[in-house]
Amino acid sequence: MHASETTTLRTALITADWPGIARQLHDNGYALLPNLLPDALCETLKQAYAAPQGYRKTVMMERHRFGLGEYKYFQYPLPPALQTIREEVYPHLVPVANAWMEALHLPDRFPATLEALLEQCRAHDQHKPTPLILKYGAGGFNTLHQDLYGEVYFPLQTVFFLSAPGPDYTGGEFVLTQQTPRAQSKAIVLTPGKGDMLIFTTNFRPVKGSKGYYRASMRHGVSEVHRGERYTLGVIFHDAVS
Ligand SMILES: O=C(O)CCC(=O)C(=O)O
Ligand SMILES: [Fe+2]
Repeated sequence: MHASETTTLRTALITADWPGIARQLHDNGYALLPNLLPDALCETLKQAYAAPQGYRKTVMMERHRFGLGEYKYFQYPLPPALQTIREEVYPHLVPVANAWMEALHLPDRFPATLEALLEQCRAHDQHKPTPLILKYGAGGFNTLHQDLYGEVYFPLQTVFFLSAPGPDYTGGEFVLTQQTPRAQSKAIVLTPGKGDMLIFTTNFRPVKGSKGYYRASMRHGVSEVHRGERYTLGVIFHDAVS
């Protein structure tokens, strides 16, 4: 990974429209930022998938009934681009996360820096890095889930799309479901482009009703890939017990 790619990425993250992103997150529970990863970085990350080093764990999804496909968790120290994403994105999401806790009358508040969040994770035996790269072929899919890895969890996470819908794969839409009390689930289906960053709700968010805010539970997954190969990079902020 070239230092210049990481610098380009850092600049893009610093200059992103964070007030606009916060508004999207409050309104919809997700925000899409087009064209954030340079093409060369997408290619480097995909090429590195086959490398034997750099990862702490490989998961074959069908073995756990998570879907069909596989993913690898990165090990510490993270590749510079991933460390940059975690450090630069997290502080902008803290005010949103804390406003959500307040709206729902929950006592949890999240610290201002990633390092402080990771310190809280370590105090709860969550030492393992959670950023991961996922690979799906034809027929691949990811069942609806929430990425909670221990007692400490941050309510927002990001995913970067490393493949181009159309040329690289068809199907494989990103699916978010929102379940509100006493109602069926609403599905949100997204087809981000290569290099796009999606920020979305990990577990629940406040939705305004007639009597104040109520808790909407959210899950995410991937619909079946019809053709080609689809890679994504998931950057979760809290660390894992295992
Ligand atoms: O492949 C995807 O789009 C979803 C990946 C995912 O579940 C995640 O990043 O947490
Ligand atoms: Fe996930």
